[in-house]
Amino acid sequence: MEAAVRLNEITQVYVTERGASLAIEEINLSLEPGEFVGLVGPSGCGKTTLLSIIAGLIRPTSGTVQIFGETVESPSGKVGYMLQQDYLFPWRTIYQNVLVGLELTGQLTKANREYALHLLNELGLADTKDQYPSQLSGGMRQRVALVRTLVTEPDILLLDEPFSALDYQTKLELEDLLSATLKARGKTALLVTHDISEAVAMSDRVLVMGRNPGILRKEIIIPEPIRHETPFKAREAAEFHPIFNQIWRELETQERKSGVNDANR
Ligand SMILES: Nc1ncnc2c1ncn2[C@@H]1O[C@H](COP(=O)(O)OP(=O)(O)OP(=O)(O)O)[C@@H](O)[C@H]1O
Repeated sequence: MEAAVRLNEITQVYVTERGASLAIEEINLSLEPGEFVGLVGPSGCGKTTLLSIIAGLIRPTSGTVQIFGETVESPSGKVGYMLQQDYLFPWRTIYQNVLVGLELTGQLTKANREYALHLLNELGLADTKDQYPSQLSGGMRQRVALVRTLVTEPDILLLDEPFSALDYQTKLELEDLLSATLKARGKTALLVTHDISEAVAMSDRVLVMGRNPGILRKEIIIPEPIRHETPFKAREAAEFHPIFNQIWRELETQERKSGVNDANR
């Protein structure tokens, strides 16, 4: 089967007035269609850089990205991006906000408008369609952002800490909703998060990055009993805490190592 995403030897060097810095080095990675992969790592290890490269927003210094076998040269319609901030337009209604991506790409058809209404309904937002973002809670606004991302029917979702600004209860609710919505549609997802329990509860495998330079250090396969549960229920599985602790220890080791690297710079 063709990989949904394939990264070949991706290296990113940022050049600033302070000189060149190696943000990520020789990352190789494949995401299979329908897979949900978590990405964790210390602050500044290059997680957002990696997502931006997959999205085609940054051309890597070297290496290639392929989406379903096609080399990425610019942003691809097959990839949707969801961020911590919802970036809804305050002067547009919820319905008008979810149509933005379709408008920008010239895909505003009757069928697509109907699909937008269907998604708003499915995600419990039907009553809000004529309201404005300021009238909605943070959790509802993030649901709107999810609809806006899904309505363009991307095969791959890049999720950059989408729930980190929400209160804990809302975050748990949205984890379940996102997981069920993506699974039902067979989407491929790469989730960046600082919350280890979120990564374990939502993912099929978790990748741990190291810093200075950013590399993939470790891959942890999430055991079946966790994967078969919803993210909320997964936290009750006997296997959950050992995996959580393994990732925690791995991150602790990365922090120690990068501390040494920082001191040597
Ligand atoms: N546009 C840029 N120009 C120069 N340096 C950059 C740029 N973007 C990121 N960097 C640097 O590249 C490194 C990786 O940054 P990046 O934002 O990808 O890390 P991150 O793992 O997503 O961090 P965090 O977890 O804090 O969000 C950091 O050292 C950052 O300062």
